[in-house]
Amino acid sequence: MSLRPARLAGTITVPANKSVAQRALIASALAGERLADPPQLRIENPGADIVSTAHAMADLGALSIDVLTDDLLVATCYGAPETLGAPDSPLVLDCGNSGTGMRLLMGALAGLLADREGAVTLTGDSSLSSRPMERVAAPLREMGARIETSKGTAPVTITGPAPLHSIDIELPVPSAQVLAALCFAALAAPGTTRITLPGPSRDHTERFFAFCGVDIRREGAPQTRTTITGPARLALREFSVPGDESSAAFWLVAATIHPDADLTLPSVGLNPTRTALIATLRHMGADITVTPDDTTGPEPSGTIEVRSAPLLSPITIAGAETADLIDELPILALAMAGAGGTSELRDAAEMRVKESDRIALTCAMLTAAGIDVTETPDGWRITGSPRRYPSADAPPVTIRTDGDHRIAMAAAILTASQLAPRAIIADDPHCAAVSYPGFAADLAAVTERRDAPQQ
Ligand SMILES: O=C(O)C1=C[C@@H](OP(=O)(O)O)[C@@H](O)[C@H](O)C1
Ligand SMILES: C=C(OP(=O)(O)O)C(=O)O
Repeated sequence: MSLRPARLAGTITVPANKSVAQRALIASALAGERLADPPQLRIENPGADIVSTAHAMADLGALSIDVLTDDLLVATCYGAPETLGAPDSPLVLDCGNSGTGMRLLMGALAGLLADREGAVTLTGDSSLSSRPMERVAAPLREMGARIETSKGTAPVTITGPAPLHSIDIELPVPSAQVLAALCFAALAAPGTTRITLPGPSRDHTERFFAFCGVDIRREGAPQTRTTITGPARLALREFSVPGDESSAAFWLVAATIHPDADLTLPSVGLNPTRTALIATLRHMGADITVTPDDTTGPEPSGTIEVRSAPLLSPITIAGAETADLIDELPILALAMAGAGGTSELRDAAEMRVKESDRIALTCAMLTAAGIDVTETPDGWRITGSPRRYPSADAPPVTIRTDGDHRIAMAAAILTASQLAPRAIIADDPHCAAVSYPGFAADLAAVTERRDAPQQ
């Protein structure tokens, strides 16, 4: 395969939405005890984070994994068993690399251990073990939970019994993960819990809980308030998990900046709290068409078509916009680099506490490619150019990913899009599997060789 294809064309089915799939898997523990008629959850193209969370839920005893292949995960959801470890010998669940898995499980376990004796410890890989967990633990403690972190990070232990009560809380960070954790806990907290966020965040929790019959509402914008009344039980229902908007993002940017591209992405999630990248790219001049599907589940989906856009305008992303684009910012940096003029990202310091310091690594990647970028404490400034390099004159350079899937995929797209005069090689391309196991195969499949010079 050419790393620098002359054309990108074809159809790509992106992996399952990992926010939605992990919420549904974790909900399997909260649907009541040992369900008589257990529902099945079917997840097509599960990434490694989804699989980690499925294994954690199986180890908890809440579900069985009936099918697990590269293309399909089928789980039967039974509800959590009565016994969940013991205070002197906690059950240990490994969340792998998944921040969503660990944080949402903290809330779900606080709910499960509200009225039972037991203890569960959540662990993760080295990246996850360096990420902040007090942002979830502290508000859960305010609800009555007994949670210990290790100096603010994993391992995290939740101990019961610790009865919960409803709260009215304003969170300092617009985090959908913290919001979701508190919503899971609120199911076990009698009364009305109100959670106010300083800005927008993805609303998968509200959609999924409402789909499962829970009284939950979100109001306001850009500051949002979610209200949920407990005690409540999730009535699990079968539904199809759409493709992940953040995985589709790589192809949206790739086709937009590549000089000759035409890609079709069927069954991608179109949740309005996740489509900011489409709006942003269109604002820059991208050629994107969206055709919605007929859907009945909690999440809308549709087919996205995207073609090359010869001239892109620069853009500034700041304030509340950063939360709507939080996982897409490393790949959006490439669109900024391909636009004629200076683009800016501000107010995105949150990127520094993801799987890696994504501000530092994105800037290092662009610098290695010869792109004019300045790192700032909460973002970057990029002076882009519409120039493309169909052949690579400069020698390839390897960049650091720190095991971050989104940096590894951005590096491959940076090379494939002809944005730089050299190939940029991720030091660990396989970490893409965290969210997108088939990424390299999909890139190969849409690559047309023609007479493209090989690199
Ligand atoms: O709720 C979710 O599923 C997620 C929320 C975001 O994290 P924060 O809530 O920490 O911003 C996002 O970065 C993550 O990939 C998934
Ligand atoms: C930040 C991410 O995921 P998580 O927080 O679930 O590890 C991501 O997928 O970009």
